[in-house]
Amino acid sequence: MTKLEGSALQSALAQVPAWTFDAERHAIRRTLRFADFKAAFGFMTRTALEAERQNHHPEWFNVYHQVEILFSTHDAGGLTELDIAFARWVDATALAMGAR
Ligand SMILES: C[C@H](O)[C@H](O)[C@H]1CNC2=NC(N)=NC(=O)C2=N1
Repeated sequence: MTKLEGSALQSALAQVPAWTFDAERHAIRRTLRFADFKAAFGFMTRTALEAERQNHHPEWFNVYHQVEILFSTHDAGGLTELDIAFARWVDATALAMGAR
C-alpha cells in the first residue's frame, strides 16, 4: 500500500466528502453522532470486528453518543486506499445505524 499523493489523493478524498483531510497526520477524520451511547458503542463493536477482518484499524474517541474516527495507514506513513475503503464502509454502516 502506497501513500496517496497529488491528484490520486484529491480523487480519493472526493470519494469521502463527509470526511475532513488532516494534513498534519495525512489522515481523514469524521465525527458521528448516534441516538445514544448504546448505539454508538454498537457501531464501535461492529467496526472493531470489521477492522479485525480487514487487519486495518481506526484511531477513535468516544464520548456518550459521539464517535470521532481517524483513518490513516501507519505502515505507509499516511492515507492509502485502505483508509478510503474503510471510510466508505463506515459511512454506509453508520447511516444504517441511524447516525448523522
Ligand atoms: C501487523 C499488522 O498487519 C499491521 O500492524 C496492520 C494492523 N492494522 C493497521 N491499521 C492501520 N490503520 N494501519 C496500519 O498500517 C495497520 N497495520
